[in-house]
Amino acid sequence: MTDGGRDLVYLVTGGCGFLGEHMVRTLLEMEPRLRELRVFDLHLGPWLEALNPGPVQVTPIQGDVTRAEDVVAALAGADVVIHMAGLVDVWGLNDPEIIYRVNVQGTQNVIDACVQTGTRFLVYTSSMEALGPNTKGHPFYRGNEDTPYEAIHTQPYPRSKAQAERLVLEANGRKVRGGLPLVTCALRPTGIYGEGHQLMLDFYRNAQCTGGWLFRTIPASVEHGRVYAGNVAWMHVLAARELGSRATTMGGQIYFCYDDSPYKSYEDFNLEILGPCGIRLLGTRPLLPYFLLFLLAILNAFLQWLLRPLVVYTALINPYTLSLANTTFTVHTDKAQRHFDYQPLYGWEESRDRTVSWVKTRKGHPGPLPRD
Ligand SMILES: NC(=O)c1ccc[n+]([C@@H]2O[C@H](COP(=O)([O-])OP(=O)(O)OC[C@H]3O[C@@H](n4cnc5c(N)ncnc54)[C@H](O)[C@@H]3O)[C@@H](O)[C@H]2O)c1
Ligand SMILES: CC(C)[C@@H](O)CC[C@@H](C)[C@H]1CC[C@H]2[C@@H]3[C@H](O)C=C4C[C@@H](O)CC[C@]4(C)[C@H]3CC[C@]12C
Repeated sequence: MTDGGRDLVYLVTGGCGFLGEHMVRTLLEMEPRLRELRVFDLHLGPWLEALNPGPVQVTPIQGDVTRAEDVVAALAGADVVIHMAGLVDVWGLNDPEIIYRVNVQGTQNVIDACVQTGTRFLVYTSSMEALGPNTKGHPFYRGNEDTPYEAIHTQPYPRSKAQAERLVLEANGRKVRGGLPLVTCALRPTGIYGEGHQLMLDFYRNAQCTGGWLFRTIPASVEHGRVYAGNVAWMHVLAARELGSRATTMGGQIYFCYDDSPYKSYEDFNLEILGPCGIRLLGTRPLLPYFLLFLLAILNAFLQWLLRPLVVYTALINPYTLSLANTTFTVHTDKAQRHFDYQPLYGWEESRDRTVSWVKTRKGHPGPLPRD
């Protein structure tokens, strides 16, 4: 150990995204062995500049995970890589080939760079969607990492997350430069919320345009797993910290991300955040019958197809998001606690209050804001 115990170099890919910013800030606050934190992203955030000078050297690296040379250069000399970079797209914004290139090929590039440079520890941010909901709409009710479930994907995003996750788990044990084994694991967050969650802000602003009302479109009985970004980041810190000493237990494993956030429908959960911001949810049951919502979803998909040569038209409701929103998918597990002593860093009330405070600071501001 050098410099008061600070001798580790971490790389976070996608470090300027919604989850990535929580990851960077949590590492700086909670990882005492950190000497250098490399933040790798296609788009670097201005907030990074304020992190230097400090006890940890923060190194912004503008790069593209689809370019192998960028990843090798960023990884050279790093001890740990937390791979979060990806295209989160269930709205058809990106061509499926682009999603594959970033999410799958980009992950392969990270693995190959670990082997080439000798970086031994890789934590991958997968997703609940690597498992489901599947195309048959089978519910996953408070399941865990061992619950049998038929993972069937046709959509580009969930398929890419499943493929990338498999690459990471299969890479566990590969020899890296220097002859020691690569140790990998994959963390599967459910729907993440927290400061910087643009979609929550979109719901807030949509409601402001309709007099403070959101209209229920999903039955309250459909549970959707949600987890606070700060707790997801904290689970990554602990997984990265313990991979070395617990390689036999953790290597090649998947872990759902969980905390004490309540089991609710997607819309009822959002109301936990938006209610204190003055928003109300109209209806105890969906205000429109499912078949009308499905017709709207089909219409949106048709318009996207029709307009694609001219403009990328996207809408919140498409056949996939409507199906996803209407399929119960919640987790109940303690595997991360059993394997590497994970406990949520933030309780439910604090997770909620931190998110509510953030939404309120965005009150009245037009359009997306750079997060400070
Ligand atoms: N948001 C959620 O609810 C959720 C849930 C489960 C898993 N995840 C996973 O967490 C990770 C982060 O998601 P997020 O919600 O923060 O998304 P985000 O879009 O806010 O962040 C993704 C980051 O990756 C970067 N990136 C994209 N393409 C890149 C490339 N080619 N090279 C380098 N960087 C690139 C983006 O610039 C962005 O900063 C993703 O892997 C996602 O699949 C997200
Ligand atoms: C208009 C209604 C139908 C409205 O309630 C639609 C909600 C819809 C936009 C969200 C419902 C479920 C969300 C997804 C889920 O939380 C899990 C995800 C996996 C993660 O890796 C990325 C985000 C997401 C796909 C998330 C996206 C928004 C929803 C589809």
